[in-house]
Amino acid sequence: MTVISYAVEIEDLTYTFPGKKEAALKDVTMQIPWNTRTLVIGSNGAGKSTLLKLLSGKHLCLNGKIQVNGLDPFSPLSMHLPNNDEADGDVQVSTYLGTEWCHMNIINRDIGVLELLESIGLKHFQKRGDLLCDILEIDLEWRMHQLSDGQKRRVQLVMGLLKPWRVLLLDEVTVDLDVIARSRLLDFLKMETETRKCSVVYATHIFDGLAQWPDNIYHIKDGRLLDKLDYKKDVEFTISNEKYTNGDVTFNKGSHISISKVNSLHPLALAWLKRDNNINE
Ligand SMILES: Nc1ncnc2c1ncn2[C@@H]1O[C@H](COP(=O)(O)OP(=O)(O)OP(=O)(O)O)[C@@H](O)[C@H]1O
Repeated sequence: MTVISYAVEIEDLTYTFPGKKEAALKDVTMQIPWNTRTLVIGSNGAGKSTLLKLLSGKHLCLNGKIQVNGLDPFSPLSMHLPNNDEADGDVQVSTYLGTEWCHMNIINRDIGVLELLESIGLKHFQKRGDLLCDILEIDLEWRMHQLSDGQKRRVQLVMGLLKPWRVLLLDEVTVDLDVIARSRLLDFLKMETETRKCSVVYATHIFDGLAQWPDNIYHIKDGRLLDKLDYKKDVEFTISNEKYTNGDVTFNKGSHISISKVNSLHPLALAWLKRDNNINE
């Protein structure tokens, strides 16, 4: 059996959209190990979505090498992994959940949540489906057209995460979630990467609740990778003192970074909403 060393391997990737002069990604090289969570950080237009879409096979890479689970994401082979030695059963190579996916038509139709989930294989992944519905507090009797945006997004996330994947490519799809749902989703993804062979790559602009989450952070600007941090080794949170105000960042020698403790409202919002929802955990 071939051993696939990395969840994702990219070498010298340059990608230019048809009709564009400037490349959206330039000389990108990265290796993402198994059982890790990677954050991709960068401003609007930096190239995060392009990177995730290339990894999911939505765009064809012509310059450079991309492998996801040891396969070219554009190859038909990478659509589905056979159920052979896998302890976790039916697994797909990658799942991409991004902006276009958020706008799927079905979520606004007059259809029951149970019917919708059964139509995409709930019975086949019943245990996983039950866990996801529990985590995201889905009522199977809900009807899609009567739900709030956040409730619709939660159902969508159950749909998107129902089938296990080797690599999850998450392109900020948590904006509509309340802090409890987002925190539980992040915990679920952490648990997944700790308990089976998989990795998560997450591009986001929302940093609340992420202090204990990533293993690696990639910083991307104008299509180039500027920084790569081994989060546990390179980043520390320090107590504020007179010299630093909350949230100050100090770039030390090498790639070591100190961040003075941040006064985030996230824990308070989480506590309030837990109280609102009678959750004692
Ligand atoms: N379909 C497309 N056709 C042509 N150019 C595109 C296309 N999609 C993105 N681009 C360009 O590629 C560059 C990178 O865009 P990308 O969507 O990857 O950025 P991003 O980092 O995900 O930004 P955001 O934080 O706003 O989502 C931008 O300059 C953008 O204008």
